[in-house]
Parts: sequence; structure tokens; C-alpha cells
Amino acid sequence: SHGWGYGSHDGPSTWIEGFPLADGPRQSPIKIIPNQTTYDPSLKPLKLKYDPSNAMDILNNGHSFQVGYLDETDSSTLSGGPVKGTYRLKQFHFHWGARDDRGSEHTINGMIFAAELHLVHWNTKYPNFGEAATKPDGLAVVGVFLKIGAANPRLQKVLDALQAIQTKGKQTTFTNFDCKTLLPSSLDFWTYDGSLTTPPLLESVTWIVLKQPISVSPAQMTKFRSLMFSGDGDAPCHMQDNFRPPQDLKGRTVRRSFK
Ligand SMILES: NS(=O)(=O)c1ccc(C(=O)NCc2ccc(F)cc2F)cc1
Repeated sequence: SHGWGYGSHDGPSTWIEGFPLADGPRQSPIKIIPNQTTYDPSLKPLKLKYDPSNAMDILNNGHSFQVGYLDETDSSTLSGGPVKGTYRLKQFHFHWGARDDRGSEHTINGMIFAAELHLVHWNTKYPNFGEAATKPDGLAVVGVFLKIGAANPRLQKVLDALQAIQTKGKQTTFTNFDCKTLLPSSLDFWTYDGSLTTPPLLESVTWIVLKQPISVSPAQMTKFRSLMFSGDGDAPCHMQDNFRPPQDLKGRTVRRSFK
């Protein structure tokens, strides 16, 4: 079956059994080593336009939780940066650890952050997300690191909604949320060609990883960990350590937008 997870029996080291792309040429995440990246002055500024009224719902999908956006129009989009054309926001979600010293997927000089936010967008040259997810230029994901520090008030609305989606499959409405408020002040970024970091591990993602982290407090991290991988009636299993470790760069270049 295509049952995958983050445990010892179904975790990242076993994914290759059901998903041969797991050791493909452009897998994600990766270790970013800043002094081995290439400054590219031709990279444009990242242009992010998000309409709070497009936020629809929040779902525990058994691997993470995600906030889904209405993507029928170009009202919440990403353009500029390393991409050509317009990409529509589909959802955002997080990856995090069982402890504050792990949880991010990308790392910077080997530094692991407590969590990582992914804002998932698809290229409007394709008819929908599912089609785009199969194309080499189909998706663009903005990654934002969450660094342990002061409590982040901008996470509060998301964290307060988690009590309603504690177990796998639970979903509730989540509207009027401006995800731009989750972004750091600087949009300086690293970019490289990669993949989804969960099965089916499709190699369709232009990764845009922001240099500046946002803050999260230990107490807020505890709320992430209150979620369950398990469904109602299953043996309870806390949702934590839902991150894939860094994958081989396989000769890829990582470019940066800043000097
Ligand atoms: N962590 S990440 O940002 O890299 C990531 C983003 C999206 C998805 C996803 O949508 N998966 C389900 C899914 C749904 C439809 C489809 F066609 C393909 C597909 F992977 C998986 C991982």
C-alpha cells in the first residue's frame, strides 16, 4: 500500500520502496551551505500577493496540517524571484520536531531549526495543481524557517485552530487569514530545483528558501506537537518529527538573491 509516514517502519528511509523517485537527481530537502551558493544578480525580487479571503479550511492530513486556499483565480499568487509566469497559492503547511533542536527540512550550514513553513504554489500555465505537480516547472514552494525565541503572535490564529483538528482526517473552516503576516521582513532567498519532500516526491518544485527566519516560542511548539498522526480510535501517536532529512545535491547549483 502507499502508506508512508515518519516512523521507524514507514519513515523516509523506507520511502524508496514505494516511491523510486526517492533517490532521484533533484530531491528535497537539501543542506544549504551559504558560501557554496552562487549570487545571481539576474534574480528578480520575489512578488507575493495573498488575498486573506482565499483562505478556506485547515486540515489534519495525517502527515502535517495544512491551510487550504481557493485557487480558482489569480488573487493569491507568487511571481518574480526565480520563476517565469504566475503561480497560485494552494496551501501552506509546516514540518517540525519532537524537540526544539530539530524539525526543519532544509538546513543552513548544518543548523536545524525547530520548524519549517512551506507555502505551496502551482504554475498557472497548467490547468490545476495535480497536473502541475507532474511538470519540472510545475510548483514553487516558499520555505520559511521557524527559530526558537519569542512567541510569534502571527502564528496564534493557526495554533488556536489546532484544537479542532487534533486527529487525522479532521478539517474545519479557516477563513480570513493573511499568510503574508507569516513572512519575515526580508524576502532574500536561496533557490534550487527540487522536489516534494513527501511521497510522491515529485521532482516539480522550484524551491525558494528565505534567509531570515520567523520566531516561535517553546510553548507554541508544544501546540504543534499536540496534534496526532493517528485518527480517532487509533492508538494515539503525536504528530512530531514529520520532516525528511537533507538529500544529496547531485551536482545542483543553489543560487542566492542577495550579495
Ligand atoms: N513538503 S512540500 O512542500 O514539498 C509538499 C507540498 C505539497 C505536497 C502535496 O500536495 N502532496 C499531495 C499531492 C496531491 C496531488 C498531486 F497531484 C500530487 C501530490 F503530491 C507534498 C509535499
